[in-house]
Amino acid sequence: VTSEANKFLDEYNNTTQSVWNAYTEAVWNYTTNITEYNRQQMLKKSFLTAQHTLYYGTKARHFNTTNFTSPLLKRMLWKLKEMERASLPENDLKEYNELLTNMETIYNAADVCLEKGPCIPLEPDLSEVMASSRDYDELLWAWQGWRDTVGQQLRPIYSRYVELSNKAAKLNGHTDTGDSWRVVYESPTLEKDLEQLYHEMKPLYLNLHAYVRRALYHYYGSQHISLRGPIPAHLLGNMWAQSWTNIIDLVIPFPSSTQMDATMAMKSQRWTPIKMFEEADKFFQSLGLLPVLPEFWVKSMLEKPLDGREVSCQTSSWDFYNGKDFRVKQCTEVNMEDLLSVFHEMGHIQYFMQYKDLPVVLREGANPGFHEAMGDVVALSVSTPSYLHNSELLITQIEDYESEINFLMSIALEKVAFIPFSYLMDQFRWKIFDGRISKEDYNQEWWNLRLKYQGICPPLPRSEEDFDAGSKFHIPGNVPYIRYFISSVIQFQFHEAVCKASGFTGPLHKCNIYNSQEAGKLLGDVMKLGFSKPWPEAMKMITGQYNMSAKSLMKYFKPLLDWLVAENIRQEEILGWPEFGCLISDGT
Ligand SMILES: CC(=O)N[C@@H](CC(=O)O)C(=O)NC[C@H](CC1(C(=O)N[C@@H](Cc2ccc(O)cc2)C(=O)O)CCCC1)C(=O)O
Ligand SMILES: [Zn+2]
Repeated sequence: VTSEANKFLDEYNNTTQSVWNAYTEAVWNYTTNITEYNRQQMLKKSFLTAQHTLYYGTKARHFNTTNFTSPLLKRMLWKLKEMERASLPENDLKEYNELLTNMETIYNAADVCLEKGPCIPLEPDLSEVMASSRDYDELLWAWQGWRDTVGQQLRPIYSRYVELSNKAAKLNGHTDTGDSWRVVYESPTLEKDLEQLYHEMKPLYLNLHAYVRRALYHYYGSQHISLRGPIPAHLLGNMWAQSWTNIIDLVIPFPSSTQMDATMAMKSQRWTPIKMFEEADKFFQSLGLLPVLPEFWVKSMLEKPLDGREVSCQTSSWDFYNGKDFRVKQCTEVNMEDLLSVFHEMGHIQYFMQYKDLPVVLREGANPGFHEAMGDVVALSVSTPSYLHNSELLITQIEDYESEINFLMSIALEKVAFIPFSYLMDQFRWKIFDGRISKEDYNQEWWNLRLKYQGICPPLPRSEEDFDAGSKFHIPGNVPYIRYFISSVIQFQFHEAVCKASGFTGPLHKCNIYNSQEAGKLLGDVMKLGFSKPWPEAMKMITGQYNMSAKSLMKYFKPLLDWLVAENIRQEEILGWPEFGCLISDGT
């Protein structure tokens, strides 16, 4: 029987490469040239792919793998049985695909119109306002405008999507969609483990939150911010308050010391998007990892096209499942934030290349968090003064205490601020899928979680006409998010491990693994495994332990936490937000 199973899997593997390649091409053609024709083509290919999945998934179910000897055989057949939307009856599947493309089209087409004048899109314009404006009311205009445009349109579609998504999950033997999203982590204690990790990191977040609140209080005044309350959601430099790096100028601990701003240097040295990707490619090669293949430079879309084509500027990396075609789609701007995204995407590309010779069913990360972490691990080295100095992006490399705290603050505004946001995104959706949140309460429950975990509040009254969660791509985009919370934790475990392997012995935040083949080998060997082993084994190969742990993250930020605790004691800060609402100035 196992020989029968092997034959079946070979047949599956060969047919799947061409079916998935055709489908991926169709999605690529649509997202890089949004036309009705391309949308129809994509929907057609999506339906054909689902039929292929249904055919082979159903056949896979006939195999009784209990007494199979090869764990890999059992694993591949188990994976095949996960048919997701393909299990839906034909008309439900067609409706489901229509809902998904409608939500994505609404999100990508949304813009906010000025009274007299142009309508401005999220990227790069509204994001730029949220990042650089220091005018309370201008920020409020952009924040409210985006939610009025996107959230309200998406709300009715989203509840229908939830119904069909849950129906598909149940047809695959899951209790609901959240259950099917969690099963890929193969861990019966996943939710408990994640809650434990969150609580280990909470003191760091509370101290950062209190310190940033004080800085914003000084700048925007006591009529807008209470020192015992949450922070208004539109003042953090980002449309979703998920990354606070853009308000570094308001919160920098030692303004007179070195401020890390490679953006200016990149612009003055005339960096281009291509140069940014070449830098990343060079870094991965310095680790003994693979260079991107020639097709990458020909077929990727590394800048927003100037030929008038409508494209989706949502950054993404693509595997075309033929072992040689891997692409990035990014409307790259020349700045430090996008340089880090470039490294993030090239981490996905490296993973695709490392496992390209595995059976297609195993061409995935050890878990989705691993796939998200690889690029960010390398980006932790890229952010260091030593790397930036070597790339001539940082002239003065002063190593005094104040510069060190400034540096750690800039990294914390990205990585620590992100922790509660990345944790709550799927807490919200798991509760919707399992019915703990009913569709009448979407917006109230969203803000309950935003208050509970992030300590932020809506600067305007919100109602159940709104669907503020829908203003974040991954919700209409049907992209699970707990992978990013997991990546936030494990990327520091990986960073500590590869730094040790590279022979570095100093403080973690000064480690730059550039040129270390030992570091590269640790990462490469795990990426080559793809999904062929349960992720704890991959974790052990890199870190020497099986479990996720926040210890490495807390060790990395220890000097900053010590400084923050002293500063917050000096200011007699209240940690947390006993008061629970924004000071909404229009007297409500
Ligand atoms: C075909 C396909 O879909 N492929 C997948 C990859 C795969 O699954 O193989 C893919 O390309 N997903 C796109 C997504 C893009 C980005 C993103 O969405 N990031 C999150 C969270 C975050 C925030 C800070 C950070 O430092 C890292 C992540 C956000 O911006 O909220 C935006 C720029 C960065 C990453 C990605 O690359 O993960
Ligand atoms: Zn990613």
